Amino acid sequence: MGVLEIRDLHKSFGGTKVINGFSLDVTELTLCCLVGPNGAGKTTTMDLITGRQKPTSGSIVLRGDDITALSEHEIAQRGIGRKFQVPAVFRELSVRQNFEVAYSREVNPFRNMLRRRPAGFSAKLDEVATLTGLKDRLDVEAGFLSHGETQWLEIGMVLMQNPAILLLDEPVAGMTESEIEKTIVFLNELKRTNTLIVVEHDMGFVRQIADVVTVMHMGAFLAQGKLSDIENDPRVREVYLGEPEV
Ligand SMILES: Nc1ncnc2c1ncn2[C@@H]1O[C@H](COP(=O)(O)OP(=O)(O)OP(=O)(O)O)[C@@H](O)[C@H]1O
Repeated sequence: MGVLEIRDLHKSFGGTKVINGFSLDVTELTLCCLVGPNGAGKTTTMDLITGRQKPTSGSIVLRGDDITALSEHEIAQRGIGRKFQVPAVFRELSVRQNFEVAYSREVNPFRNMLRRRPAGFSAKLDEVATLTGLKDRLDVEAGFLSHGETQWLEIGMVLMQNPAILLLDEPVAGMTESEIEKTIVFLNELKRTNTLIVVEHDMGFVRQIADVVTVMHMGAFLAQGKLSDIENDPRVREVYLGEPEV
């Protein structure tokens, strides 16, 4: 079943066309890696899906509902969760409190702490803390976490909101080798119960997580398939790897 349908998306900044008729279908419980050379339009596409930017034309449909005209906030409420490259956790709160803030969607974390814990919180906390490998770190202040743990916390905070689809921008940027290894295991576990779009440059990482790879070039769809097919596609090699011959 299709979770997200992007149809003929266009976006111009001033007179410059950045997204040029891009379409994409994302199927339930798949992890789709969005790749392409620098400036291909990957980040702008993520911005359009989340409502951070508005398309010049085209449509974005989430589980049958057209969300193109909704605000960023409304789109988040409909279930599109995004984790940016730069972590945005509350450093002075514990890991548990960060999860709690995300679960209740209370924007003021201190007001949130005065409230009673909402029903279902404990079960969700247990599920997400286990998945992100942070179960033993729940009482640690987020400011004391390693870079990798901070990234996992932020992904976990998005998961606390039960997103219909989770968007990740370069999730392993700046991570150590062992943190990358853990993230690969975690994402492979996560995609059993979640639908994800991951923007990523590192093909070694893409190889170990992707069900399907979508290649963008100059703001348009270029190719889609398994990484092994994509790597051998001469059009992809030419634009992405700079070498038309295999
Ligand atoms: N706000 C903006 N105003 C003008 N041009 C922009 C704006 N945002 C992005 N662009 C341009 O749009 C093009 C696509 O940028 P985008 O960041 O989406 O590409 P990308 O595929 O994510 O690239 P990278 O892999 O380098 O992050 C680039 O040429 C960029 O300079």
